[in-house]
Amino acid sequence: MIVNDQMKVVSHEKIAKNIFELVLHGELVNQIKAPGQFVHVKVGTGIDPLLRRPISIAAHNQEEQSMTLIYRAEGKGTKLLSLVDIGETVDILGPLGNGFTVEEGESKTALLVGGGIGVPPLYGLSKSLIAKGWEVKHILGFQDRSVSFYKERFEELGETFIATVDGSLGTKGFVTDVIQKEAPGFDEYFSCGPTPMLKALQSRLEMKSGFISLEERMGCGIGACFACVCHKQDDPDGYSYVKVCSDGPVFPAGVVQL
Ligand SMILES: Cc1cc2nc3c(=O)[nH]c(=O)nc-3n(C[C@H](O)[C@H](O)[C@H](O)COP(=O)(O)OP(=O)(O)OC[C@H]3O[C@@H](n4cnc5c(N)ncnc54)[C@H](O)[C@@H]3O)c2cc1C
Ligand code: FES
Repeated sequence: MIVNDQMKVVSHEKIAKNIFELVLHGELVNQIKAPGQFVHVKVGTGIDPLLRRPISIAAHNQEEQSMTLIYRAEGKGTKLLSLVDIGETVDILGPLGNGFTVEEGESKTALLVGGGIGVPPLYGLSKSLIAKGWEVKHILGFQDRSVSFYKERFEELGETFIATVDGSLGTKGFVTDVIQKEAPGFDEYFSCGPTPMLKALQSRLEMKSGFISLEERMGCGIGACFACVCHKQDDPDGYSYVKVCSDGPVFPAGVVQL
């Protein structure tokens, strides 16, 4: 069920350049069904900015009713969010969308590939996969070392490779360069990040089964406004589309035109 909760800020820390980790407490957490779901965050107190900001749930703890969001303070809304203090409340709508399906994975290996602000939902996903018996490997891509985060957290869960565009951390280049160089063995892949990264990954891993999570611009977040529509791969007449907010944001690889 989607709820609107005034969630209390438990902690709020800068963890890399312009990257913040926000831990919130509230009953909304009881409704979270799957890793990869997101919430719609109201930033500021008045009507400006009008639109909520979609942010993935990076992790949650149902017993403690807490959830972690990791976001980049970039534009007007996320910069406003970065000013929120411990003890204050944030207006959150969610959980929204369909997350990653996590099946039993005894003796199977998952490759999790994240780019930039697409990395956060993979942290909760990795934990859920491990709980279902999967071995996990991670490839995380960042612009450079200064904006990288959660390297050690992912390393605690499984083998972790980093790629940075300028080579200041890990392999110089993109996540696809790591795949080519390290050739990690795996059964299925799970990915979230910018569209060009997802496109390159999908084409390189064409023969593998996988899931991708899209970060399309959104309006309502609940399937009512059509702001987040994407065409399906198989779309002969131009009318076959999905709404990323309510049909996704997670889709099997190959379903959506990137
Ligand atoms: C399903 C989903 C999950 C996401 N998860 C995360 C996350 O975990 N961490 C994180 O840092 N970011 C995440 N994003 C991207 C995040 O929503 C945008 O970075 C953010 O909305 C930008 O807002 P702003 O106030 O900084 O920028 P502004 O320029 O002020 O935003 C103006 C408008 O454009 C939209 N917008 C701008 N950039 C994006 C973008 N890249 N994607 C979608 N909408 C955008 C804003 O929501 C807003 O409506 C996610 C996006 C989606 C769709
Ligand atoms: S954001 Fe309104 S339909 Fe998806």
